[in-house]
Amino acid sequence: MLKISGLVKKYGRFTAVDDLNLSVPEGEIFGFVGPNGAGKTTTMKIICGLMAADGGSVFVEDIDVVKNSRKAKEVIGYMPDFFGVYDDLKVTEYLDFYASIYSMNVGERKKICNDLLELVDLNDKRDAYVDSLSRGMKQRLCLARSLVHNPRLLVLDEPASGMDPRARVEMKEILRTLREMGKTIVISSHILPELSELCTSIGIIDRGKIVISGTVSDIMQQIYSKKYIKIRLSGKAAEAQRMLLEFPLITSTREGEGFIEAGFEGNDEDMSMILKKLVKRDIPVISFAQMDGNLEDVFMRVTKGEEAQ
Ligand SMILES: Nc1ncnc2c1ncn2[C@@H]1O[C@H](COP(=O)(O)OP(=O)(O)OP(=O)(O)O)[C@@H](O)[C@H]1O
Repeated sequence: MLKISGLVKKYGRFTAVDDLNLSVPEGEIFGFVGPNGAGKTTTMKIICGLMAADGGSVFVEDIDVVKNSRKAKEVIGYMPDFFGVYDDLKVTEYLDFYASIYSMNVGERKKICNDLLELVDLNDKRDAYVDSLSRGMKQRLCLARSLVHNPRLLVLDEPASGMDPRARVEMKEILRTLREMGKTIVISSHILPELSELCTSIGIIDRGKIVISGTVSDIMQQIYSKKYIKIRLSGKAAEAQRMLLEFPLITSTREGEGFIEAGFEGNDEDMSMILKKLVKRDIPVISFAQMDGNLEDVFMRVTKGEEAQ
């Protein structure tokens, strides 16, 4: 559905998107995750034909977005990361205005607006002024706006930013419904847990490059092809680290707050032997377990960005 190859975007001498490659099959909810300033918005604007690239190609289905952005816009729905101000417009007027851009007749516009308000659960707010809506409602209205022309690919830039937990859950439910309706969705966030349970696949972007991508389990496997043991301790961390490194099966150690993480190349029996020896030497072990790993850990390992909440 979406194929990006060698994408480059520069702002002056600063390279915001740096030879980025990405492929999103039809029907996926693809999570585009990265710290602030990683290049998500820039990439999304280029996908939607709203910004020119300095190199590379973007295809949506068989449409070359770089050469034919007009045609691409017919199949893409874009939700920006800001809403704007709409004084004196009611919810239905707002949606109708966007529908009118797509040269539909009054009857078609009315039907699509009703269907969309139903979908994003804003039926009871149809006569409210847009500026009086809560942030979560505005975001849902903005999502509805991106759907007026029934696009097959949805590109959503941080659709849940600034929402409270309930509003986030509601947004996720709507996105799942849209997937069931056959839409392919690309959604960005700098908050990983928000995406990991919703998305079918994920790409982590850092400094303009995709550092890792695939299904959540693929990513875990790539990162955790090496095993790690997490040892929580109530003291003697330095001694424990020294001791661990005496075992040839321990390949590395890293000290965190109240724990040590050790790279390990053995089996269950080896693990049990190491634990026994630690305890025998009076290392105060609270827990000792192979790490399951979660996406948050992966994110912290592969990005070096300024911020990763
Ligand atoms: N118009 C611009 N002029 C100059 N630099 C820009 C411009 N737009 C973005 N940048 C820079 O390009 C980099 C990527 O920005 P972008 O907005 O694409 O990142 P992002 O991943 O969406 O970040 P965030 O999560 O903070 O929205 C940042 O360093 C940003 O400061």
